[in-house]
Amino acid sequence: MQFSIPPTAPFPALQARIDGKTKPAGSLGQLERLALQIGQVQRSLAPTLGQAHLLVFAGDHGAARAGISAYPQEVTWQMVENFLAGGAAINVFARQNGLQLQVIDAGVAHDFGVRAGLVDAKIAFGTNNFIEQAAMSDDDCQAAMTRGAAIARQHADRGCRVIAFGEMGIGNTAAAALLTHQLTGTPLADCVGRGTGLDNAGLARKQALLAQAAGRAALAPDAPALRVLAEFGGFEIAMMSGAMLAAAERGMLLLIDGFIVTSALLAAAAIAPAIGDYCVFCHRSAEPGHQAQLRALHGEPLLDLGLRLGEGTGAALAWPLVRAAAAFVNEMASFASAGVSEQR
Ligand SMILES: O=C(O)c1ccc[n+]([C@@H]2O[C@H](COP(=O)([O-])O)[C@@H](O)[C@H]2O)c1
Ligand SMILES: Cc1cc2nc[nH]c2cc1C
Repeated sequence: MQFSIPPTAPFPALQARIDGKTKPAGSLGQLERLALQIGQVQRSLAPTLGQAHLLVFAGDHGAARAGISAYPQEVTWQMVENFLAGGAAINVFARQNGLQLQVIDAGVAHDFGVRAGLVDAKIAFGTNNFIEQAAMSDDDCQAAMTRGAAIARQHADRGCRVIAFGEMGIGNTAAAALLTHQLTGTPLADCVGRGTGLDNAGLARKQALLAQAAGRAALAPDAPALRVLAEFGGFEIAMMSGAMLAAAERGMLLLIDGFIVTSALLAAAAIAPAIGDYCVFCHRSAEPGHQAQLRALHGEPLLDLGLRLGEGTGAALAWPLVRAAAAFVNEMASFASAGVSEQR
């Protein structure tokens, strides 16, 4: 799969515009870096964000049946129903902050039938158990990525400039841990966490099972991203990777949520390293492996609220900050226009 994603170019004119606003130089801190990034992505001195779309990709994991989560697998489809009914945290935050929500069945182990508000992109009814065999075939992985790319391109064609990524899938912190271990070289133990809330015994069991999965797959350190995704990924993760690559290729800004979304980004970054230039790291997840991911991607999260929910909640909560960054560039007076004296 080929994606053309150039690194964003330096933009001294925009930096000058930011520096010319009526504030001590650098005093808007991380918002200034974000404003510059948005302008670089859009190659514009006056960036416009418009309506952001939040895509929540859902999928099931065969390994969930081996006891790697505090919750049973059926919570995945039950939460998808909750999304469709408007009652989940992400529905609340998306409504509150004006993001348009789309739920995508990438591979939930449940037959939803034809449903208003649910995109049927199902590759299969959940993945294989990666403790025993590859989670999916390379063909299915490719199909998931291709479908994700098509979804992102559809949004670009309709004028969307910002895509936020969210996910739902019981067991997917285990998949994300294996992806992070393989794609960053971080020791597996530092990538595995409690997910939805395992106790100490549950965490020890998850560690042991994931060590078994990593040993079974025995991937070379430089294994291609598609192979890594096929071994350990979920359909929702592979679909996000494809969507991210296509979104960046089309010059969109990508709002990155927590641990699982960032694992999809790691795979995307292995394919097209410049994708990081297009990404806003919305929050620091409480899942410990997120630290290794952020280090590998040089991500500087906007929020640090101890969230570990997923669904895109961190992205939805950070969206007003992203809008604020673009707004100050467009709306703040400059020293010259306001007649305010500049630094001595
Ligand atoms: O986004 C995160 O950082 C995050 C951290 C921990 C858990 N989650 C959510 O919890 C689910 C996965 O947890 P688990 O324990 O079933 O692997 C999945 O639906 C994720 O959306 C999400
Ligand atoms: C209830 C519940 C909601 C979620 N949302 C994302 N992951 C989740 C996991 C559980 C268990």
